[in-house]
Amino acid sequence: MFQYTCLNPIAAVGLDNLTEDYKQTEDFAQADAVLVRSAAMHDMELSDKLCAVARAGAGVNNIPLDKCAENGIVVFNTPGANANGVKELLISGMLLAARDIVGGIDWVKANADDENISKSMEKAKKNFAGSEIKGKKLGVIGLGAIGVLVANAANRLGMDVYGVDPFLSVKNALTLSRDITVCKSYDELYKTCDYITVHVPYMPETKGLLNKEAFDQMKDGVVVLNFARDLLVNDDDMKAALESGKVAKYVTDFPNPAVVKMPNVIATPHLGASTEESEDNCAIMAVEEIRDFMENGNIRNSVNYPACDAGVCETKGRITVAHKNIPNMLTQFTTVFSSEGINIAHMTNKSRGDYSYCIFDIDSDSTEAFAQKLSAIDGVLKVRIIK
Ligand SMILES: NC(=O)c1ccc[n+]([C@@H]2O[C@H](COP(=O)([O-])OP(=O)(O)OC[C@H]3O[C@@H](n4cnc5c(N)ncnc54)[C@H](O)[C@@H]3O)[C@@H](O)[C@H]2O)c1
Ligand SMILES: O=C(O)CC[C@@H](O)C(=O)O
Repeated sequence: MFQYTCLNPIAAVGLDNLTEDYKQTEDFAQADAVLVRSAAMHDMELSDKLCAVARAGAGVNNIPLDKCAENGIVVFNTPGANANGVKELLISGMLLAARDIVGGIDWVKANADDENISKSMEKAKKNFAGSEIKGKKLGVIGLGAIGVLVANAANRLGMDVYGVDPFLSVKNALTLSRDITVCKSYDELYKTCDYITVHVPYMPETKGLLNKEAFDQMKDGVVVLNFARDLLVNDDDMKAALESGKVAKYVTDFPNPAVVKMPNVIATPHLGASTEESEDNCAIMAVEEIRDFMENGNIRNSVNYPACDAGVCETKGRITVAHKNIPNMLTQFTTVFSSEGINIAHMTNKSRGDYSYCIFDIDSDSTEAFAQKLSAIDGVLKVRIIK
């Protein structure tokens, strides 16, 4: 029996895939697995019992990845599962910036009692006129799951699209329309584009990516869109750029107390992934990841441990070991196995940065005593008996 807890509402269509082997608990300390969306986990105390955290979404800046890794807790996310939801909102963000749709809607509401509204609106509408996005140049920073969808959709709407991603994956490069220009540098994109949208993860390296230096290189009157995370944009520099007109509009899904008071801001309350389809996709994928990990020890889509898949165990026992990626660990593990007279039928070991993960399929039953021997080895972070 596994216990799990949800730190945010998770779509039922995903939770329904948890079998009777899973019991929901409200007590975080009792959970073997956690399902989370945007809840802040940095200050939470992690119990020894906790094995897995699945983020039903893409961004993992609300989760202490290193602290989890150091405690042998595997953190997963759901790559691409909400990308279409964000893409659609982003396209609407460009349209809201291009034309004063919100101003027009507000005008209609304010004139709801006007008997002659059908006539008066024909005079008023000039105040809300705008431009079209067709033929304009869009710059996409970060060509991942969302960036690629945005780039291809904008291209189909007749925009001239540029992208930049120093870590562009082969899979994403192959999905990108051939009409899109992949820039070698940010500068090339900044100086060319009328609309610039950012789709990179928030990390120390990307903090304040859009700052004065970046704005200075952009065209006057550029529209900046941020549907990724607020701290990717330097607020003080954005305020100055909006006030000077360098940035004509800032469209963001991440308002904060400073941003909401700036001129020419169009803000939505973190709605990118708030669609039925995205919520369902994320929940289904997160639950699949948790189940494969809890039941088979396999790791798919982790953000702090290597991918490691040994399928379903067909031998008598399976033990997994999360450990530091340091020399001599495997020798110590196999010494323990041989001293106990246990035959390893199959072994998978994968490393990622400072951490490694092993799946041992053995020809004997796994025992607690044996797991404890492995746990006692220096550098071992968590041992689990799967079977
Ligand atoms: N508004 C929302 O509700 C919402 C929903 C989903 C995701 N997001 C945010 O969007 C981000 C991107 O999501 P995704 O699903 O496309 O993730 P992803 O991992 O598929 O793509 C991120 C891309 O950014 C690239 N990248 C990393 N650092 C970069 C840099 N310095 N410059 C340029 N490119 C860089 C990576 O190579 C990758 O291709 C998430 O991390 C999250 O913060 C927001
Ligand atoms: O869970 C959400 O509503 C937002 C998710 C989004 O910010 C993400 O990074 O995937």
